[in-house]
Formats: sequence, C-alpha cells, structure tokens
Amino acid sequence: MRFSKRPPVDTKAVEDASGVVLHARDLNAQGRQGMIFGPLDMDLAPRQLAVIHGPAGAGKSALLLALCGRFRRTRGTLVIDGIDAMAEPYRAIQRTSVARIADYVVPEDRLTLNESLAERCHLDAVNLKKAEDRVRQIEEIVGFGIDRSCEFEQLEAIERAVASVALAMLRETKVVVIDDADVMVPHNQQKLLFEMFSKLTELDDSTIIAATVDDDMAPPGSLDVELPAHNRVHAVKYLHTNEDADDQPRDPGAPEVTQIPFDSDNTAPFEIPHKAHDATDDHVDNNSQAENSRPDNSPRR
Ligand SMILES: Nc1ncnc2c1ncn2[C@@H]1O[C@H](COP(=O)(O)OP(=O)(O)OP(=O)(O)O)[C@@H](O)[C@H]1O
Repeated sequence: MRFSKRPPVDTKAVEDASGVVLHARDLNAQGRQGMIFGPLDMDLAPRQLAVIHGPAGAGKSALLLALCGRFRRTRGTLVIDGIDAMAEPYRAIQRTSVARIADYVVPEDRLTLNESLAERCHLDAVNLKKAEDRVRQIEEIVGFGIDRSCEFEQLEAIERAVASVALAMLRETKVVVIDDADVMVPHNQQKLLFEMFSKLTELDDSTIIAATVDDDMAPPGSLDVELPAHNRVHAVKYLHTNEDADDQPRDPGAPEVTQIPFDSDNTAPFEIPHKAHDATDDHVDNNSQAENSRPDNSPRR
C-alpha cells in the first residue's frame, strides 16, 4: 500500500468492516510482470482462520504481507480491526503480526526460545513481564509448554510452528500471518496444528491467516482462499455452491475464496506431549521489516 500519499479514509469500508477483524475488497497487487495477486474480497471474523493456497508463485506470500498491511504494492480496500489500512498503514500494522514469511521472517534456529522471546520483546517494544503473562496464557490455551532453554532448531516440529505464532502474539494482535504452515509439521500433525491456531485466536479475538502448500488444509469454519497461477480472479464463494456470495453464478475464471462451513463435531480436544516454557508482552512493530520499506526496484521482499 502507498505510504507516500495518504488516501482519504474510506468511511464506508470502515463501516462495512464492523464486526470483522479484516475486511478486504478488490484487494490486488501488480508488479512489473503483471498481477501478483487478486483482486479478491474477504471478510474475517474474530477467531476465524483463513488458509491461502495455490501453486508456487501464485502470490501467497505477497498476499500474506498485504493482509497484514506490509505490502506496498497493495491496492483496493483493506480494513484491519476498524482501521483503514490504506489510509493509515502504520496504525494498521500495529494490529498485525508476522509469524513467518518465506525465508525472510523466521525465528532464528540457533537462538533459544528464551533468546527469541527477548528479541521479539525488544523489537515489538513489549514489556518482559507482560510477555511472561502472555506466554502463560498461550501455554494454557494450547495445553502445553515448551522448554525455552532449547534452541529453536532443537524443538519438535509442532513446537516450532506453535512457537512461531506465539512469538508473533507477544503483543496484542488482531491478524497473524504464517507462511508454509502445513509443511512445518509432519502430515499427521497438520490437523492438530490448525486446531491450535484456531485456539490461539481466542487470545485477542484475532484471525490467523496461514499459507499452505496443500490445498486441503482449511479446517471447518475457516475461509479457504485459492490463488490461481497469476490469473485475475474475484469471488467470494460458499462451499458446495457454484455461486458468489450474492448468489450470482460464479465466473469460472475467478479465484476461489471459499467459506468452509463449521462442523461442530470437529472441536475435539487435542493432546500434545512436552512441557516447559514461560513468557513476556507489550508493543512496537517488530514486523516492519517486510515489503513496505523496500524500494520499488528492490528484489521481491
Ligand atoms: N515486492 C514485489 N514486487 C514485485 N513483484 C513481486 C513482489 N513480491 C512478489 N512478486 C511477484 O509475485 C510472484 C508471487 O510471489 P510469492 O512469493 O508471493 O508467491 P508464492 O505463492 O508465495 O510462491 P511460493 O509458494 O513459491 O513461495 C513472484 O513470482 C513475483 O513475480
């Protein structure tokens, strides 16, 4: 999104976004080679997950960055937690957080979790004591703790995935994005991981948006966003229908944005081994490194 000129606040968009944590209309980005993603529409309710998938190069990482207000090329309407992210990008960024984006934003393998936590507190201007409280809350929510004296690379895969999101949630955040989420854990733990993501949204009534390699990761109740290989698409479609949200027949060339219905049977408690962990919280923008600060001619991200 543009940072140089502040567009007028889209009061209608902000009004339309009431009750959702994220509201996007005609969201798109163009690069020199053409469309990077979109245009697409989406609304995410508090505690709702979204899963973005599509072939390599479809624009998943770019869309994740856009949805957390960090992709300068973004156009369209984006309201995050009631803030017009196009008009007030820096305010909007304060409500979002990046757990992982491609190889650019990732926890350091050789740092212990304690060290990563302290680093994140510093970057996010989070008070250590508050962060400790947050970690305790997060441990309660997911039902296990992690040995914080372990280096990140020594953790179990599922611990790494959950810790990545937990670090992004040390300060209050309404939108958390995580790239390549499914491949962070073995196949038989992917469902469990998404259950944990779902539970973690309870902390701040937030949304977690995950990009995945597989196309069948979206759990019930989540928004399933399929990005085609660089085609223009535009649709909000409900699963099992062939119509847009406004009941219009769907453009066959349109991108899929599919709402997965809730399945109340799918809320079984999970078990997780392991233990250990602690915590820390507060404020600043650790994630500001992303795309926004790059010149137009910089390599992508
Ligand atoms: N900052 C940028 N400026 C211009 N073009 C970009 C930028 N970021 C990404 N792109 C373009 O968008 C395309 C999609 O990139 P992106 O990394 O988002 O795809 P992806 O779906 O995450 O791919 P992969 O699964 O391989 O990670 C890239 O091939 C590139 O051409």
